[in-house]
Amino acid sequence: MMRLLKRKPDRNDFELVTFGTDDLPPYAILSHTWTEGQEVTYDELRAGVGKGKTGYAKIRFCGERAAHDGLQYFWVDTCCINKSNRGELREAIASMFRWYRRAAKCYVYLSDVSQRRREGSNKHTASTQEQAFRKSRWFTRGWTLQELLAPMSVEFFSKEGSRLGDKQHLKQQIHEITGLPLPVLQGGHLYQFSVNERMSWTETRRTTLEEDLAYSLLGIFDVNIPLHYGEGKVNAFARLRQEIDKLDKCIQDLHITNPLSDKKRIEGTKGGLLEDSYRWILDNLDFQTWRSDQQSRLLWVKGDPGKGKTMLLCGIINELHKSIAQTALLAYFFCQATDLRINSATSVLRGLIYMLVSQQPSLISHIQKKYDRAGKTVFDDANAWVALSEIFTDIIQDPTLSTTYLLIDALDECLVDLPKLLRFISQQSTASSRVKWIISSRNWPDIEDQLERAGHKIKLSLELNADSISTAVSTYIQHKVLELAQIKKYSAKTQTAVLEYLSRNSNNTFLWAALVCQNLDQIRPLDTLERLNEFPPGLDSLYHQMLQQLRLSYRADLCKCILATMAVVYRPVTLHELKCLVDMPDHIADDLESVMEIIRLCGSFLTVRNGAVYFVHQSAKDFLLEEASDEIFPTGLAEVHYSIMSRSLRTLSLTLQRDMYSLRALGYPIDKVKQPDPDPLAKSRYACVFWIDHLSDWFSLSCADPYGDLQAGGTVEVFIKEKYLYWLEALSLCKSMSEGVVLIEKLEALLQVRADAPELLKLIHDARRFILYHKVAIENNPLQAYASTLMFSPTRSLIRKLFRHEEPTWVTIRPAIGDKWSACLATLEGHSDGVCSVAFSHDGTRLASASARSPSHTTGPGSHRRRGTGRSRSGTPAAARVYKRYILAHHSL
Ligand SMILES: Nc1ncnc2c1ncn2[C@@H]1O[C@H](COP(=O)(O)OP(=O)(O)OP(=O)(O)O)[C@@H](O)[C@H]1O
Repeated sequence: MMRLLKRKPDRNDFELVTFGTDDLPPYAILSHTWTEGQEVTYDELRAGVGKGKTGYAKIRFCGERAAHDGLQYFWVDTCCINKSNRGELREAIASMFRWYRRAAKCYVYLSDVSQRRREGSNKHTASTQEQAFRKSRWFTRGWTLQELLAPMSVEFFSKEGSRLGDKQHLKQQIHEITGLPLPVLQGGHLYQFSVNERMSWTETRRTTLEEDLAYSLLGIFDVNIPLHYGEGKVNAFARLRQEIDKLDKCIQDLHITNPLSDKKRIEGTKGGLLEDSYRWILDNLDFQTWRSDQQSRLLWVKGDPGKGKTMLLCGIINELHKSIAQTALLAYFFCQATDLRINSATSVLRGLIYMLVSQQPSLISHIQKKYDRAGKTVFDDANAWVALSEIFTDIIQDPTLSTTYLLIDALDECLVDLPKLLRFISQQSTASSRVKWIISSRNWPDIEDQLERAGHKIKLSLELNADSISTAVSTYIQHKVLELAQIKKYSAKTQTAVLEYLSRNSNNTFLWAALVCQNLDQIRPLDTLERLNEFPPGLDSLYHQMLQQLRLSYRADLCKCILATMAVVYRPVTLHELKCLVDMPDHIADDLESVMEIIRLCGSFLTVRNGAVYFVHQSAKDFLLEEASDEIFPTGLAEVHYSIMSRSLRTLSLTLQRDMYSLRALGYPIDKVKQPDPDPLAKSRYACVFWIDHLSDWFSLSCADPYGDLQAGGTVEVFIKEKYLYWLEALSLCKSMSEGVVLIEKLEALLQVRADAPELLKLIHDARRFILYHKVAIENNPLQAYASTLMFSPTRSLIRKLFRHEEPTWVTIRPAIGDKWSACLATLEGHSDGVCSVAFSHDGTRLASASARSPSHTTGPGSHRRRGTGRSRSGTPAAARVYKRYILAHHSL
């Protein structure tokens, strides 16, 4: 609810009109400092009294100014809030920032800056007026900080109502007066400034009530705390800080990737974004309809590989960013098949929610209930999709959400649960008229079928916009050729020939042109003309040619080995990791520059950015896996998985040891751990998290274990026996304990099916019980892997016996622990009320439990939540949850 002022028809009086948040008309808002006893209150305005107060002149000024700007309504804090109603006052303080943000105009009335005196006397020059402006009390008050920052349009007026300028034009003076950074005065998003920086903005400001200094920051941090006047400034700031820290922790846990950084990285790896090659979209009719028509909610950009979809979306993001400033929210996500972190439906939702919450932290309220109960697992356990889609749906329905733009690039690269995601987008894109979507993908019939169901959508096919794309590609080629000509010092003849060749053969495909330019960069100018024809039209033909070049290299075998490894790893690897995964001569592996050199020899298939190796494009990887697989994987894909697995184990065996980060204290918390430089785990991070996945893929692709790795005395047994606890510590340092649980389960399942090694199976089974039981302790304090875990494990635990030498010797009285693991494998949490019903599914793989009250989240591993599938005894709907493949009691030990 917001109460606005409106001039009565006789123009000398005002009336108050109440509006709901959703139907607010455009309005102006006043910012000023209060004068004791001179402000017009809510009751006075309603009674039509107080017209002789100076505060009334301010109301009149604001009304006239609003009318001058074509605004019928305006808001003044003195009389639009009924302060005698404490509930309303609380609500108003919580909404104040948003009200200023939504105002079409904010008028700052400076009662201590006068113009009249200057006009009446020659002594008052412009500089004295500027001095008065600089000294104005308005800049020293606490609440006026948000009144300066929240609105888009802030105009300053003198006591007489003369306009002095606006925030944009006066930014340099305001910066000097307040110390506020220029970017924030130019509309930069508040979340881009650190907590401490934002806190420092109030250092020179004052409020009448000391607690208000903290409360006036609620909007700046977009958090809410109950107002306790009388608690004192220190307590108010402490509570504010606590709330901010809580919010920060939740956002940190939500973080899986920062799409903002992904965008910068993608633009960088693709050679920088060229504005002239995407601006055609701004004149495109489909795009314009999507932007302007309220009913058009979903724009689907589709096109073949390398047609420029990703870069186009980067450009659209930039343009939206410029035009919406802070009036709307903008969240995006770039799916990348080559990176496990960002190729699933849950990571897309996580990334979008992360961006939305970072921009409007109050949206965290939709996460908080689930998060408070289950912590980080809410975002990454087996129920993550259910939880995240519920959170997302709630966010989209939030009444405080302004216009929101959501962009998802490369849906075809979402490898996990794409159908779920498409269904979700189809539903959600019709759910709110305030939310607009852009998605992009290749021309895949499956995606087309799924999106058919979405209403209010527009398809934008790059192939059907051939003219625009052709011009955009031409511009791109001209730019690239000019760049090449300057670097390589081409003659005019060569430059023209290159330009002509690229223009004739690109077939409107950016990527083809980009790759040829990259290759030309490696060729001497002298040879360029003769060798131009080596680059055939068509992407696949070009890749064949690049492979042909690579065959001629002295290091062809090593290059192929690197390409094979890169094609099967589950995420891009760093140079440090790569040299441990690939068998290369020591003199190369020991020198990062040499490794880079070898990567350069891999044609233009790979690129290196910030120390990590990437495929230049998904189509390059597809080519190696499909067209060139016989050559790149001569002994089959399985062998590459095997090689990565065995090299990973070798690296881990050499690098893992107790206390790799020199934490010393057994209780050292993971939140305080800082990665040392150099990082002892730099080369083994990938190996740590993925060796079992490669082992598993090796087995699923081949039918035997010819090397005996999974047999008694094989590499796996040796590793577990010698390094298990160090591996757990490393998993904790890599923040991957949850993955560790899944990995060890995977290993046990593999052994049950594929190996004939009962003793090894017992060991792995024990290792699984160990990690399940102690996961939380090790996850929070890495060195607990050697303390509580060992002491609180059963005396006959195989892991405990193997690592007895690591137990703390100073504990003289040890807890009495049984000799076997207890029947309780793990505790499933989540119900908020007593569980009244439990049932196994017929095939014994699922367990359903129900309670009378709705659970907010399930934490059990492999659990899956469904709503309303049961009834409580009283006949009212019960909350039920289903635990998948979960065994509660275990009797084999
Ligand atoms: N506006 C642009 N500015 C600079 N480079 C561009 C631009 N558009 C395309 N390119 C170049 O073309 C290449 C291919 O573009 P992009 O990756 O956007 O294609 P895509 O359609 O997303 O491909 P795919 O769907 O196969 O992933 C980029 O790597 C880049 O080198």
